[in-house]
Amino acid sequence: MNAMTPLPLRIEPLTREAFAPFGDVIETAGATAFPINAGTTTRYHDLVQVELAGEAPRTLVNLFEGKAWHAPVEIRMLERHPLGSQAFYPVDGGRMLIVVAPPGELDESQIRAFISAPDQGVNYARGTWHHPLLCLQHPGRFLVVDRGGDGHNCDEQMLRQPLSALNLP
Ligand SMILES: NC(=O)N[C@@H](O)C(=O)O
Ligand code: NI
Repeated sequence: MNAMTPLPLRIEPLTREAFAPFGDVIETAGATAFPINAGTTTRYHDLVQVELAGEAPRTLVNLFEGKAWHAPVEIRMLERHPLGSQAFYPVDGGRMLIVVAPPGELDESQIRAFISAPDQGVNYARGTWHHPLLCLQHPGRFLVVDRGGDGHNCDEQMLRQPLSALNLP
């Protein structure tokens, strides 16, 4: 267990531009959209880059039901999926605290945190370091699309310097 005193985590609002180094934001704003089904439906098209690599990869569609996290939230580890992307979208308007770092060797100085709006989800690009689901209200139910198949697809790493979100916006 890391005994160092956690440093405060600066939390930013989630935007496509700010999140670009880590993956995609799933939202209707700014999306390619067009009417389908004789105009009875709008299609928000091709929102994320799904990445599937390694042996016998397949797409998994899952539902996660998370317990709510409350401040102060301590971040002591991150994980990554080297063989595929992972997308989370709230099916009940639940917000997420999203803590990420760029793919590659974990550089703790590059860790960033975002808070999602009720109508936003994220898709972590393959290899993006992230904290496992941090949902901020209960129930926290999310549609999750990620990679199944053979091989090891989850690396976890403890932080040398833990972080803490003392308050959640
Ligand atoms: N373990 C699992 O399926 N979920 C994590 O990868 C996560 O990011 O929540
Ligand atoms: Ni994950």
